[in-house]
Amino acid sequence: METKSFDHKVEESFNCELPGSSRSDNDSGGKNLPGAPVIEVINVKKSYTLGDMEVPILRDINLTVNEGEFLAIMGPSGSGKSTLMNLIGFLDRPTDGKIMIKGLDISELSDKEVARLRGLEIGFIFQTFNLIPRLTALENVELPTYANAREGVDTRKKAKELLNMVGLADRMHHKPGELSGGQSQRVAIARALINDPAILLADEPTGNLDSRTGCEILGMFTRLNKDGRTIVMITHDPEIAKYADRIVLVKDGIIQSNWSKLE
Ligand SMILES: Nc1ncnc2c1ncn2[C@@H]1O[C@H](COP(=O)(O)OP(=O)(O)OP(=O)(O)O)[C@@H](O)[C@H]1O
Repeated sequence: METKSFDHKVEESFNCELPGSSRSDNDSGGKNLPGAPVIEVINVKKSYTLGDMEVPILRDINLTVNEGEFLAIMGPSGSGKSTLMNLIGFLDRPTDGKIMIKGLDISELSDKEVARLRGLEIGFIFQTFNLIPRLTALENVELPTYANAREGVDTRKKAKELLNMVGLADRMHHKPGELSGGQSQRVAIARALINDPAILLADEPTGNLDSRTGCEILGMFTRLNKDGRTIVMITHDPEIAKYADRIVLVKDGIIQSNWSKLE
Protein backbone atom coordinates (compact mmCIF):
# COMPACT_ATOMS: atom_id res chain seq x y z
CA MET A 1 0.00 0.00 0.00
CA GLU A 2 1.27 3.45 -0.87
CA THR A 3 2.73 5.54 1.98
CA LYS A 4 1.16 8.97 1.85
CA SER A 5 2.17 11.91 3.96
CA PHE A 6 -0.35 13.27 6.45
CA ASP A 7 -0.62 16.99 6.35
CA HIS A 8 -0.07 18.43 9.76
CA LYS A 9 -3.37 20.25 9.78
CA VAL A 10 -5.27 17.10 10.59
CA GLU A 11 -7.87 18.96 12.58
CA GLU A 12 -8.63 21.36 9.74
CA SER A 13 -9.41 18.59 7.27
CA PHE A 14 -10.90 16.35 9.91
CA ASN A 15 -12.97 18.90 11.78
CA CYS A 16 -12.52 16.99 15.01
CA GLU A 17 -13.63 18.67 18.16
CA LEU A 18 -13.60 16.08 20.90
CA PRO A 19 -15.95 15.51 22.51
CA GLY A 20 -18.79 16.26 20.16
CA SER A 21 -18.24 16.32 16.44
CA SER A 22 -18.10 13.27 14.21
CA ARG A 23 -18.83 12.12 10.72
CA SER A 24 -22.57 12.35 10.27
CA ASP A 25 -24.58 9.18 10.77
CA ASN A 26 -24.97 8.42 7.08
CA ASP A 27 -21.58 9.63 5.91
CA SER A 28 -19.63 6.70 4.48
CA GLY A 29 -16.57 8.92 4.00
CA GLY A 30 -16.86 8.53 0.23
CA LYS A 31 -16.14 4.83 0.47
CA ASN A 32 -17.65 2.16 -1.68
CA LEU A 33 -18.18 -0.70 0.75
CA PRO A 34 -18.49 -3.52 1.51
CA GLY A 35 -15.39 -5.22 0.15
CA ALA A 36 -14.52 -8.88 0.61
CA PRO A 37 -14.58 -10.30 4.14
CA VAL A 38 -11.16 -9.89 5.71
CA ILE A 39 -12.03 -11.01 9.27
CA GLU A 40 -14.65 -13.67 10.01
CA VAL A 41 -15.48 -14.63 13.57
CA ILE A 42 -17.74 -17.68 13.48
CA ASN A 43 -19.59 -19.02 16.55
CA VAL A 44 -16.68 -18.07 18.76
CA LYS A 45 -16.69 -18.86 22.45
CA LYS A 46 -13.99 -18.03 24.97
CA SER A 47 -13.87 -19.16 28.59
CA TYR A 48 -11.22 -18.94 31.27
CA THR A 49 -10.69 -21.55 33.93
CA LEU A 50 -10.56 -20.17 37.45
CA GLY A 51 -9.86 -22.98 39.90
CA ASP A 52 -12.48 -25.63 39.13
CA MET A 53 -14.77 -23.16 37.44
CA GLU A 54 -15.07 -22.38 33.77
CA VAL A 55 -15.92 -18.71 33.36
CA PRO A 56 -17.47 -17.88 29.99
CA ILE A 57 -16.41 -14.48 28.66
CA LEU A 58 -17.52 -14.66 25.02
CA ARG A 59 -20.54 -16.93 24.63
CA ASP A 60 -21.28 -16.87 20.91
CA ILE A 61 -19.72 -14.21 18.73
CA ASN A 62 -20.38 -13.93 15.01
CA LEU A 63 -18.82 -11.01 13.20
CA THR A 64 -17.63 -10.29 9.68
CA VAL A 65 -15.40 -7.31 8.94
CA ASN A 66 -15.04 -6.37 5.30
CA GLU A 67 -11.98 -5.04 3.54
CA GLY A 68 -11.63 -1.30 4.02
CA GLU A 69 -14.13 -1.14 6.85
CA PHE A 70 -13.63 0.89 10.05
CA LEU A 71 -15.26 -0.99 12.90
CA ALA A 72 -15.60 0.18 16.50
CA ILE A 73 -16.11 -2.31 19.32
CA MET A 74 -17.85 -0.93 22.38
CA GLY A 75 -19.13 -2.49 25.60
CA PRO A 76 -18.97 -2.18 29.37
CA SER A 77 -15.72 -2.76 31.23
CA GLY A 78 -15.04 -6.49 31.49
CA SER A 79 -17.45 -7.38 28.67
CA GLY A 80 -14.71 -9.07 26.65
CA LYS A 81 -13.69 -6.42 24.09
CA SER A 82 -9.95 -6.98 24.53
CA THR A 83 -10.51 -10.72 24.63
CA LEU A 84 -12.27 -10.49 21.26
CA MET A 85 -9.51 -8.25 19.87
CA ASN A 86 -6.86 -10.73 21.03
CA LEU A 87 -8.71 -13.54 19.27
CA ILE A 88 -9.02 -11.53 16.06
CA GLY A 89 -5.28 -10.78 16.24
CA PHE A 90 -4.67 -14.44 17.15
CA LEU A 91 -2.76 -13.54 20.25
CA ASP A 92 -5.10 -16.07 21.85
CA ARG A 93 -7.18 -19.00 20.60
CA PRO A 94 -10.94 -19.44 21.00
CA THR A 95 -12.34 -22.15 23.26
CA ASP A 96 -14.70 -23.00 20.42
CA GLY A 97 -15.56 -21.63 16.99
CA LYS A 98 -13.47 -20.33 14.13
CA ILE A 99 -11.52 -17.20 13.17
CA MET A 100 -10.78 -16.64 9.50
CA ILE A 101 -8.39 -13.98 8.23
CA LYS A 102 -8.50 -13.29 4.49
CA GLY A 103 -10.27 -16.61 4.04
CA LEU A 104 -7.67 -18.60 6.03
CA ASP A 105 -8.89 -20.65 8.98
CA ILE A 106 -6.40 -19.84 11.75
CA SER A 107 -7.05 -23.13 13.55
CA GLU A 108 -5.64 -25.01 10.56
CA LEU A 109 -2.30 -23.17 10.63
CA SER A 110 0.82 -24.12 12.58
CA ASP A 111 2.08 -21.76 15.30
CA LYS A 112 4.83 -20.62 12.93
CA GLU A 113 2.35 -19.87 10.13
CA VAL A 114 0.09 -18.03 12.57
CA ALA A 115 3.01 -15.91 13.80
CA ARG A 116 3.97 -15.01 10.23
CA LEU A 117 0.41 -14.17 9.23
CA ARG A 118 0.04 -12.00 12.33
CA GLY A 119 3.37 -10.28 11.70
CA LEU A 120 2.51 -9.42 8.10
CA GLU A 121 -1.23 -8.86 8.08
CA ILE A 122 -2.03 -7.31 11.46
CA GLY A 123 -0.76 -4.10 13.02
CA PHE A 124 -1.45 -3.60 16.73
CA ILE A 125 -1.92 -0.26 18.46
CA PHE A 126 -2.41 -0.15 22.24
CA GLN A 127 -3.59 2.45 24.74
CA THR A 128 -0.19 2.36 26.47
CA PHE A 129 1.78 2.53 23.19
CA ASN A 130 3.98 -0.48 24.18
CA LEU A 131 7.21 0.99 22.81
CA ILE A 132 10.57 -0.43 23.89
CA PRO A 133 12.15 2.28 26.10
CA ARG A 134 15.78 1.62 25.20
CA LEU A 135 15.19 1.74 21.44
CA THR A 136 14.87 4.91 19.38
CA ALA A 137 11.65 5.75 17.55
CA LEU A 138 13.23 4.48 14.33
CA GLU A 139 14.33 1.21 15.94
CA ASN A 140 10.89 0.75 17.51
CA VAL A 141 9.25 1.13 14.10
CA GLU A 142 11.67 -1.39 12.56
CA LEU A 143 11.26 -3.90 15.38
CA PRO A 144 8.45 -6.07 13.90
CA THR A 145 10.54 -6.68 10.79
CA TYR A 146 13.20 -8.53 12.81
CA ALA A 147 10.71 -11.41 13.17
CA ASN A 148 8.70 -11.01 9.94
CA ALA A 149 9.34 -8.79 6.95
CA ARG A 150 8.01 -8.56 3.44
CA GLU A 151 10.50 -9.60 0.81
CA GLY A 152 12.35 -6.91 -1.07
CA VAL A 153 11.40 -4.07 1.26
CA ASP A 154 14.12 -1.73 2.53
CA THR A 155 12.86 -1.63 6.11
CA ARG A 156 15.08 1.26 7.25
CA LYS A 157 13.83 3.40 4.34
CA LYS A 158 10.22 2.36 4.98
CA ALA A 159 10.51 3.12 8.72
CA LYS A 160 11.83 6.59 7.93
CA GLU A 161 9.02 7.18 5.43
CA LEU A 162 6.43 6.14 8.00
CA LEU A 163 7.89 8.35 10.72
CA ASN A 164 7.86 11.18 8.21
CA MET A 165 4.23 10.35 7.40
CA VAL A 166 3.20 10.63 11.07
CA GLY A 167 5.05 13.93 11.39
CA LEU A 168 8.05 12.69 13.38
CA ALA A 169 10.89 13.10 10.89
CA ASP A 170 12.75 15.20 13.47
CA ARG A 171 12.22 12.71 16.34
CA MET A 172 13.53 9.51 14.71
CA HIS A 173 16.49 9.16 17.01
CA HIS A 174 14.63 10.03 20.21
CA LYS A 175 13.77 7.33 22.72
CA PRO A 176 10.19 6.92 24.02
CA GLY A 177 11.08 8.69 27.30
CA GLU A 178 11.83 11.80 25.25
CA LEU A 179 8.50 11.76 23.41
CA SER A 180 5.04 13.03 24.38
CA GLY A 181 2.08 10.67 24.57
CA GLY A 182 0.83 11.77 21.17
CA GLN A 183 4.27 11.38 19.62
CA SER A 184 4.60 7.93 21.20
CA GLN A 185 1.28 6.87 19.71
CA ARG A 186 2.41 8.16 16.31
CA VAL A 187 5.51 5.97 16.60
CA ALA A 188 3.23 3.05 17.51
CA ILE A 189 1.10 3.73 14.43
CA ALA A 190 4.22 3.82 12.22
CA ARG A 191 5.36 0.55 13.82
CA ALA A 192 1.95 -1.02 13.17
CA LEU A 193 2.25 -0.09 9.49
CA ILE A 194 5.83 -1.25 8.87
CA ASN A 195 4.79 -4.56 7.26
CA ASP A 196 1.93 -2.97 5.36
CA PRO A 197 -0.76 -5.04 7.13
CA ALA A 198 -4.28 -5.42 5.78
CA ILE A 199 -5.73 -4.90 9.26
CA LEU A 200 -5.06 -2.44 12.08
CA LEU A 201 -6.28 -3.49 15.54
CA ALA A 202 -6.39 -0.64 18.03
CA ASP A 203 -7.28 -1.10 21.72
CA GLU A 204 -8.37 2.28 23.17
CA PRO A 205 -5.75 4.10 21.05
CA THR A 206 -6.73 7.53 22.36
CA GLY A 207 -7.34 6.41 25.95
CA ASN A 208 -4.13 7.93 27.34
CA LEU A 209 -4.22 11.10 25.29
CA ASP A 210 -5.78 14.52 25.79
CA SER A 211 -8.70 15.39 23.49
CA ARG A 212 -6.70 17.41 21.00
CA THR A 213 -4.00 14.76 20.62
CA GLY A 214 -6.60 12.01 20.56
CA CYS A 215 -8.29 13.89 17.77
CA GLU A 216 -5.07 13.98 15.76
CA ILE A 217 -4.61 10.23 16.20
CA LEU A 218 -8.22 9.62 15.19
CA GLY A 219 -7.61 11.83 12.15
CA MET A 220 -4.76 9.54 11.16
CA PHE A 221 -6.97 6.51 11.55
CA THR A 222 -9.66 7.93 9.28
CA ARG A 223 -7.05 8.85 6.68
CA LEU A 224 -5.51 5.37 6.80
CA ASN A 225 -8.97 3.88 6.49
CA LYS A 226 -9.85 6.10 3.53
CA ASP A 227 -6.66 4.83 1.90
CA GLY A 228 -8.08 1.32 2.19
CA ARG A 229 -6.81 -0.03 5.51
CA THR A 230 -9.26 -2.15 7.52
CA ILE A 231 -9.45 -0.88 11.11
CA VAL A 232 -10.94 -2.47 14.21
CA MET A 233 -10.87 -0.17 17.23
CA ILE A 234 -12.00 -0.68 20.80
CA THR A 235 -13.29 2.45 22.46
CA HIS A 236 -15.34 3.41 25.50
CA ASP A 237 -16.21 6.76 23.97
CA PRO A 238 -19.36 6.93 21.80
CA GLU A 239 -18.11 10.17 20.23
CA ILE A 240 -14.97 8.41 19.02
CA ALA A 241 -16.92 5.34 17.91
CA LYS A 242 -19.03 7.55 15.64
CA TYR A 243 -16.03 7.97 13.34
CA ALA A 244 -16.25 4.27 12.48
CA ASP A 245 -18.41 2.86 9.70
CA ARG A 246 -19.90 0.35 12.05
CA ILE A 247 -20.28 0.00 15.81
CA VAL A 248 -20.75 -3.34 17.53
CA LEU A 249 -21.74 -3.53 21.17
CA VAL A 250 -20.40 -6.51 23.14
CA LYS A 251 -22.37 -7.31 26.27
CA ASP A 252 -22.92 -10.48 28.28
CA GLY A 253 -20.67 -12.43 25.94
CA ILE A 254 -22.56 -11.75 22.74
CA ILE A 255 -22.86 -8.95 20.18
CA GLN A 256 -25.91 -7.08 21.38
CA SER A 257 -26.10 -4.62 18.55
CA ASN A 258 -24.41 -4.15 15.23
CA TRP A 259 -25.07 -0.76 13.70
CA SER A 260 -23.64 0.24 10.32
CA LYS A 261 -23.85 3.54 8.48
CA LEU A 262 -22.87 1.83 5.20
CA GLU A 263 -25.90 -0.43 4.80
N1 LIG B 1 -6.22 -14.58 31.18
C1 LIG B 1 -7.37 -14.42 31.83
N2 LIG B 1 -7.74 -15.29 32.81
C2 LIG B 1 -8.92 -15.15 33.45
N3 LIG B 1 -9.81 -14.18 33.20
C3 LIG B 1 -9.49 -13.28 32.24
C4 LIG B 1 -8.27 -13.35 31.51
N4 LIG B 1 -8.25 -12.32 30.63
C5 LIG B 1 -9.39 -11.63 30.80
N5 LIG B 1 -10.13 -12.20 31.77
C6 LIG B 1 -11.46 -11.76 32.23
O1 LIG B 1 -12.29 -11.67 31.09
C7 LIG B 1 -13.20 -10.59 31.22
C8 LIG B 1 -13.13 -9.71 29.98
O2 LIG B 1 -11.86 -9.07 29.95
P1 LIG B 1 -11.49 -8.05 28.78
O3 LIG B 1 -10.14 -7.50 29.08
O4 LIG B 1 -11.68 -8.72 27.48
O5 LIG B 1 -12.63 -6.96 28.98
P2 LIG B 1 -12.81 -5.52 28.30
O6 LIG B 1 -14.20 -5.45 27.79
O7 LIG B 1 -11.72 -5.29 27.31
O8 LIG B 1 -12.65 -4.59 29.58
P3 LIG B 1 -12.08 -3.08 29.73
O9 LIG B 1 -13.02 -2.20 28.99
O10 LIG B 1 -12.13 -2.85 31.20
O11 LIG B 1 -10.68 -3.06 29.18
C9 LIG B 1 -12.85 -9.86 32.50
O12 LIG B 1 -13.74 -10.28 33.51
C10 LIG B 1 -11.44 -10.36 32.81
O13 LIG B 1 -11.20 -10.40 34.20
